[in-house]
Amino acid sequence: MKAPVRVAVTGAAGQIGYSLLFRIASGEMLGKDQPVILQLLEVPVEKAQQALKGVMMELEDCAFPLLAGMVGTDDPNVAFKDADVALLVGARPRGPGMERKDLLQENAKIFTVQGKALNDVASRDVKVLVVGNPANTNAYIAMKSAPDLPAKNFTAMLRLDHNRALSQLAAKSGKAVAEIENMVVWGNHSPTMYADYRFATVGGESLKTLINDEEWNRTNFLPTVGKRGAAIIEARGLSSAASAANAAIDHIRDWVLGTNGKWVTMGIPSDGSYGIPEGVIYGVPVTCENGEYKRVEGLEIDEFSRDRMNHTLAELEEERAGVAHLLG
Ligand SMILES: NC(=O)c1ccc[n+]([C@@H]2O[C@H](COP(=O)([O-])OP(=O)(O)OC[C@H]3O[C@@H](n4cnc5c(N)ncnc54)[C@H](O)[C@@H]3O)[C@@H](O)[C@H]2O)c1
Ligand SMILES: O=C(O)C[C@H](O)C(=O)O
Repeated sequence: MKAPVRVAVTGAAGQIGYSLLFRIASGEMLGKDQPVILQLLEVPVEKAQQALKGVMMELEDCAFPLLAGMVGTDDPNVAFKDADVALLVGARPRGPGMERKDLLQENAKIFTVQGKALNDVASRDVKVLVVGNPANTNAYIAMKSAPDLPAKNFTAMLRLDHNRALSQLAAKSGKAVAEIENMVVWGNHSPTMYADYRFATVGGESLKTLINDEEWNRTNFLPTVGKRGAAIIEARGLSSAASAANAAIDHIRDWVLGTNGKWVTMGIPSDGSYGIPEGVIYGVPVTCENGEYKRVEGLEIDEFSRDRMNHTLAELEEERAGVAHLLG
């Protein structure tokens, strides 16, 4: 039996939490042989704490063989204590007519507090995934608030965009999602993101050549993927939850267990490559092996792509400037 891994989840009584926790406890994130201890954080508000208790009762009632322990708390220092994985989900979601960056002033403070707590009490190897919006800038805030942890431990979720793009490409090309390799979503988790299938292949053949429809790329594919979150809010009256939880599981599973050479998209601190200033949390293609992600390097960036990549970067820089006062 392996030693249990400590997984902290914030916003554990929220919509995404409800889709996420049961799958983590059943082994879908870290493997069917990996026991987990769930360390669940909610706000210090009676209603939220009660709801969290209810979720924990349900987790108990599943009698998951891999669930080796559970803690429910309103204190980040308890939730993040020795955490090996931290899923920062807890934050306000947007409603109809809002952009994710409209949440920035309200949500940003959460990530200074939680970054500091991670810095103080989490495992030095903690793998942090920020889901709460605006995810890239919140991850940046958490990273900057945790100077004693390696910056590379902090990531933002672009995987939902990656998965959305894969499904759109599969439908357009008539190929299976599983056949599509080498797809990437560059930049910010916002409508400015740039879903790029110039390098994508199906059975070794170029997907771009197969689709051969640049008009569709620009007027249909890019806006559909970029505005999918808003389309879900419009349809459901609530922001995506099960697909977001699924993407979070994909992100951490791949980071921990590896991708076998397959590209996936992660928002990670830039190393300065691709013209992205160092430290900006930006979606890039990575492969994962032995618990580490590795940026796919040396991809050619054409003029259209450079334009799109600069556009999403400009938005990230604007968001970063908007929270500079929180970071001292
Ligand atoms: N990156 C992505 O792809 C992606 C996808 C979907 C949703 N999101 C974002 O995820 C976040 C959560 O969405 P949801 O639908 O679960 O929202 P929700 O309102 O259903 O749940 C959020 C929960 O977080 C809790 N919370 C708030 N502040 C907290 C704090 N400081 N510490 C701990 N818990 C806290 C709330 O009490 C609530 O229970 C939103 O910001 C949403 O926009 C991101
Ligand atoms: O769009 C939102 O506000 C929620 C989430 O970021 C999404 O992409 O579905």
